[in-house]
Amino acid sequence: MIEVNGLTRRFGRTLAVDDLSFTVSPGRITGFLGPNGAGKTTTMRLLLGLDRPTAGRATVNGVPYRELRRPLTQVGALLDATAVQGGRRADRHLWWLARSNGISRTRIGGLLELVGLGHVGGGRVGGFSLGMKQRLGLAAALLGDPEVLVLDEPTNGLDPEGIRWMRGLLKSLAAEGRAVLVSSHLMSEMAVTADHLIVVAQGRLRADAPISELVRPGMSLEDAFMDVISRSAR
Ligand SMILES: Nc1ncnc2c1ncn2[C@@H]1O[C@H](COP(=O)(O)OP(=O)(O)OP(=O)(O)O)[C@@H](O)[C@H]1O
Repeated sequence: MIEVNGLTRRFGRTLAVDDLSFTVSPGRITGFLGPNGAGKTTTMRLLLGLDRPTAGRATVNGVPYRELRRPLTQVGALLDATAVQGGRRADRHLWWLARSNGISRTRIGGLLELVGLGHVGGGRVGGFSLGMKQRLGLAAALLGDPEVLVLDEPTNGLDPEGIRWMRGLLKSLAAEGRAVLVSSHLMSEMAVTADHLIVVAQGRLRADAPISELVRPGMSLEDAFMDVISRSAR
């Protein structure tokens, strides 16, 4: 479970995350939505100990990320799929990650198959498309078999078949009891993927509700999103 309490991050005059509180529960996909610059990536970075909050706190299974023992076995993250050394082979990338985190390397082959990269595991990442890098990033996130997943725009660069595949995989990971937090700008995709939605704008929480509550009959998620955002701008 992820718990965010009064989380705040200021960059100079910009309040990127403003007193944000929410919970990401196990067994469901929580969509993290907001316009450009709303503070989604900053929130995820704070959650993953990649940045320090100005105030407040974020925990994974009750513990701040930086204090987790063997963090990759508790939370898997995909923030920037392109941040992999291009000269490295995909399988070696996972091998290195496993080794440096004390994780068994026996899962690597199966994970490459799971994300559809079984046939190119020995290929250099520099030659991969963005969609292939996203798939590799997901394999890396799953390496430690974590209970919590934090994924920033994981469908970015995937083709329609890939987006559908990702949806199925995230659903099965949530059905196994994992807490899945996933940001996206693709409203139609979120509408069929997420169980619960957290909407932020200008760093502040604007909605935190099951998707069935936010999207009323006859309405699209895009309509509901625009409604929440325009109400919060008033
Ligand atoms: N390192 C930084 N230094 C200064 N300002 C920053 C930094 N990181 C983020 N910001 C600012 O914080 C705000 C929130 O940015 P963030 O990237 O978290 O938004 P986002 O919701 O992920 O946006 P997008 O949907 O466009 O990816 C923006 O105004 C951004 O310019």
